[in-house]
Amino acid sequence: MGSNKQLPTLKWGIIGTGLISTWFVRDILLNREDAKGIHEIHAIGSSNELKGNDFVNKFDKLQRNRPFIGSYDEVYARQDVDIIYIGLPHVFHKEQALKAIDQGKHVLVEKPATINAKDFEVLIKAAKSKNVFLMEGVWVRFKPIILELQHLIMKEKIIGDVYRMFADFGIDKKLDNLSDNSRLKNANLGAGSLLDIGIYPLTYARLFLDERLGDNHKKFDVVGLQTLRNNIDSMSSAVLKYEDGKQAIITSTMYNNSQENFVKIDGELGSIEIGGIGGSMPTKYKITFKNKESKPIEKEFPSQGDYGLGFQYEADAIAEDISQGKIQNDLLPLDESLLILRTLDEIRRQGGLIYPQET
Ligand SMILES: NC(=O)C1=CN([C@@H]2O[C@H](COP(=O)(O)OP(=O)(O)OC[C@H]3O[C@@H](n4cnc5c(N)ncnc54)[C@H](OP(=O)(O)O)[C@@H]3O)[C@@H](O)[C@H]2O)C=CC1
Ligand SMILES: O=C1OC[C@@H](O)[C@H](O)[C@H]1O
Repeated sequence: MGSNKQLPTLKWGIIGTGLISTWFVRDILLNREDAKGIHEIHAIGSSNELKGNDFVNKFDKLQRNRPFIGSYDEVYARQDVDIIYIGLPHVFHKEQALKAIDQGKHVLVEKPATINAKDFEVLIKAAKSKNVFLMEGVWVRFKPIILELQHLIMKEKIIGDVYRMFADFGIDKKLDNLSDNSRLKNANLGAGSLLDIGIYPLTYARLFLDERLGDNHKKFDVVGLQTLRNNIDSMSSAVLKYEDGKQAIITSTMYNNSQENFVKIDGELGSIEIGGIGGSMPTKYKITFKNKESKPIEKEFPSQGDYGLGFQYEADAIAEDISQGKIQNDLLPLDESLLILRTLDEIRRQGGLIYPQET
């Protein structure tokens, strides 16, 4: 760890050169006036050197700085890397995160942290024993729009007491056109809607119906249903009922895209709709009131282009945490990720989806 202009600096090693690593790296390399951390990419881990080179060539800054390109293991062993970003299919998260932790590296592992709660318990234990930072990359939890909505709902009570919400994430994945080796289709690679996209509606159900996190959470029951096709859940639906009676209906599908507004929260004074590019990318909200004399409130947050998609916010939060010696983040502590995974496990138990790695 170094420091520049008093901002904490993180030296990243990126594992995997697919879609998410590209989005993440693009955002953390943005030139930003509001940056709370400095992010340097020191190493790229790829199954293939050519892919590593192609990845580097996508980014002007990396073309200039030429990070190390090598195998995943070589990246974990590097002295010039503080933190590893794991952008691999879910089923590889546990093994690769363990290797990184074993080398004393901090780890940001993409969502879902692992395919089940039991595996994440192993990671938590390993990270604590090595005293390194560990977090699941649920970037939506760090976005300004979400933090603002939590404040409006929980602190300002803008729609009074909330009693229920709906959240959907659907993407038309065109399953029939995908190769059998696609991580979105192959159960051996952890395919299925619930773990890939259903995790976001569940996250919204946690963010907007309960102020507490992790082990302190408000208790809830969950009822889940899954439609299984070729050993993966092409659709999943669940209802959460919190002990105070609040309900969340959460759905995911690989057959069609969600409506533009994919979250609706109902309270005693009105409703909030959240929309945007997709279930993981909220960019706007509209608040309407039962009292027709109160004008609706609408707000749109800038996104894409110079603003990026928003991965920089989670990366900055981690830079601040690590500079303060923390090994987990306050907005997404390890026990909250574990709670999410336990809930996903329970929906899968009821829905009947078991991954090959679990048999
Ligand atoms: N936060 C978010 O918004 C998003 C998160 N994700 C998460 O990120 C993870 C990766 O997803 P995504 O980037 O879409 O996946 P991709 O298939 O686009 O990329 C995954 C990368 O993992 C490496 N890899 C290693 N072994 C395999 C294998 N057997 N099959 C496929 N890839 C392999 C490859 O990199 P290489 O060959 O260079 O080693 C590959 O490019 C998932 O866990 C997903 O849930 C995904 C999209 C959005
Ligand atoms: O997290 C995600 O969000 C966007 C989706 O396209 C992707 O499949 C998923 O992993």
